[in-house]
Amino acid sequence: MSKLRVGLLFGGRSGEHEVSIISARAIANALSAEANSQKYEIVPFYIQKNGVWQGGETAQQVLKSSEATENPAITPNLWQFPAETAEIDLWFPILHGPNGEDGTIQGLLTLMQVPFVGSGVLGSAAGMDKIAMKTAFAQAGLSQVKYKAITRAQIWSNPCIFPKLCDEIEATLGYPCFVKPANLGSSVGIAKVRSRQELEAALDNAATYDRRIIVEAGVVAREVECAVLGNDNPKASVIGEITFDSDFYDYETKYTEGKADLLIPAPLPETVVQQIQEMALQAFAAVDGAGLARVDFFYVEATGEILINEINTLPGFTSTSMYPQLWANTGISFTELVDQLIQLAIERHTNSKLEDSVK
Ligand SMILES: Nc1ncnc2c1ncn2[C@@H]1O[C@H](COP(=O)(O)OP(=O)(O)OP(=O)(O)O)[C@@H](O)[C@H]1O
Ligand SMILES: C[C@@H](N)C(=O)O
Ligand SMILES: [Mg+2]
Ligand SMILES: [Mg+2]
Repeated sequence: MSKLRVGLLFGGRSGEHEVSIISARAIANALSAEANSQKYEIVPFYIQKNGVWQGGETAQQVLKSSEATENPAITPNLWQFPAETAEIDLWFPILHGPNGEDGTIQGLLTLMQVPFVGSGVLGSAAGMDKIAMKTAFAQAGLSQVKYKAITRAQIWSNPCIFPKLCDEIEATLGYPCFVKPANLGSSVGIAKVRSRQELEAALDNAATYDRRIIVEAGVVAREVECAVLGNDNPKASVIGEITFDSDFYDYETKYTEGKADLLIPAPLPETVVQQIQEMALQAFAAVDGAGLARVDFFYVEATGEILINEINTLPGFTSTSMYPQLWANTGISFTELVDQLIQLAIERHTNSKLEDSVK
């Protein structure tokens, strides 16, 4: 039986470029495990920070070495796909953040008519943009913190409205609040602010990352996460909790071994576990997720409130990331998990062909 050629897409034009490389290495290892290596051949594609795709030896090297090597910039009009892209049977995009987790790559792969792992255009776009995702969550009746959506133009283009905007944030959300680029992950560009001066600086900084910015009321709560796996009948994993000493779960805390502890399963009453699992599945459906997602929550123990924070449609697969560990603790090993993700991609693609033929 010939092996399925799996195009592993990683790197990407995103502030989460380095995280993607580490996630891709873990996926490549799982695909190389004995049970999978009989079925799948890995064909890596590294997307440089400037957006240029590299296949062949360069991609292999980035995947193997600990350094992300940048080839010299190629002028956009000379930009082309490596020839091996034409021979891919199935794509495994393990790209985090904009230009990878947000529906852009998913649109390209949909047009190529080749199956791919994860959500489609809508699920990826709605799951990436924190403003769009919160609108979908509200519509689904999921509780969340108070927030305000802002555009870069409100911060940069009109100095007269900026003080009023800050007044409004102070009056409606108060301090501490969290300023975030709407389309990013791994806490890149996020600031916890406690004063007017910090608020102004954080808004200015977030606007360097994204046109769309969100400010959220800060909540004091336990942080818990749930993994989702499946297409139209997805299942939810056990719940994991993250504890740390830092001010919040920032980039350094997330990716430095020993800075955060992951408690799996989280020590929670069974009723709370069930509510979180139910909410995770509702969130997945609300954005039209497919394949996989990790849903992040705040649990306010004193009141019993469960607030949804966000969904990640291409969650991290690094050694400190929750998604694979949640499934391992639910009974699905990493090796099995990547196999199931590929099978789900094939199932979704087959169903979409069915829809095309009905039309
Ligand atoms: N409203 C809030 N109240 C309290 N803490 C918050 C709030 N929003 C974010 N945080 C803190 O910031 C962290 C990162 O927030 P969030 O999950 O929204 O960012 P992200 O960049 O999408 O992260 P990732 O995709 O890596 O999970 C949270 O895990 C939490 O520690
Ligand atoms: C990769 C990072 N955005 C995560 O959610 O794990
Ligand atoms: Mg996120
Ligand atoms: Mg998060």
